[in-house]
Amino acid sequence: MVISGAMFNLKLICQGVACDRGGRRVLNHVDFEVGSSEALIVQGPNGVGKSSLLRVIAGLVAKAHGSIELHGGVDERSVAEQSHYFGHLDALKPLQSVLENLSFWRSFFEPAPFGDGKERENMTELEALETLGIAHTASLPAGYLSAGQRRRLSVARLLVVPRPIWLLDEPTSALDKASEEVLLGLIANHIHSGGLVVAATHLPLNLPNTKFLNLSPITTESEHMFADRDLDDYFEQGED
Ligand SMILES: Nc1ncnc2c1ncn2[C@@H]1O[C@H](COP(=O)(O)OP(=O)(O)OP(=O)(O)O)[C@@H](O)[C@H]1O
Repeated sequence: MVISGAMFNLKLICQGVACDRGGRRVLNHVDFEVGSSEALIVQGPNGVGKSSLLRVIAGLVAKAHGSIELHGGVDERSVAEQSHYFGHLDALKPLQSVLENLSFWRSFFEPAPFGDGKERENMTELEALETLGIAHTASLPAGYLSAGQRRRLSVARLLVVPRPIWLLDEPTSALDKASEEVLLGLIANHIHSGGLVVAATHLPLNLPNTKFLNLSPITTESEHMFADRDLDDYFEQGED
């Protein structure tokens, strides 16, 4: 494991990133830098590509152009392997208990260092459930949870395995006011303890050390379409 970079600080650098979805260019020329103890808030109208950008960083969608690098991280691991991705879907097995779901994710994710040489303590499954106020659901099948409780269980995944980069897609959706406050507190703690956050949101998030990336719709036809693809290609491609 090689930890590189001056001062052991992390810096996530995106340069000239483009992304195509369903045969159409949805992101072009995206540049940003965000470092340890900072949050980048990605904003823009519906369909502008906020989720796509997070999915590209998380390694779930291929980029068409550009580079995404983490300076100061673990060279042998991809950015995705040093990130937690918190998307729209909850990725829970409905027949397994809440505790079993969380234990699975804890064993599945490998922890990643924060680039400052300090060990991070992870919470136990029960501590994480208590923090999110759903410890009483521990033995219930995850399929019995309400939408907000499922969301809280997804947040618990971020707490049981320390990883420096949190990629958050509309993190407060489906949460009530109290849970939203808890989540914002957890995100703020993550930032204060040297973590790095990239969050896509339509709502103002009261977080420390934020900077903003405003995405604009791609308007010209030449940038929108790549190659001479037609609808048959689109449907054959069977994108995720
Ligand atoms: N799997 C997919 N296949 C084809 N096109 C897709 C796919 N996923 C997203 N798109 C398209 O990519 C564009 C960007 O979508 P994306 O979800 O990234 O936008 P967004 O800014 O997050 O939107 P919102 O604010 O509504 O969540 C949209 O035009 C969408 O239709």
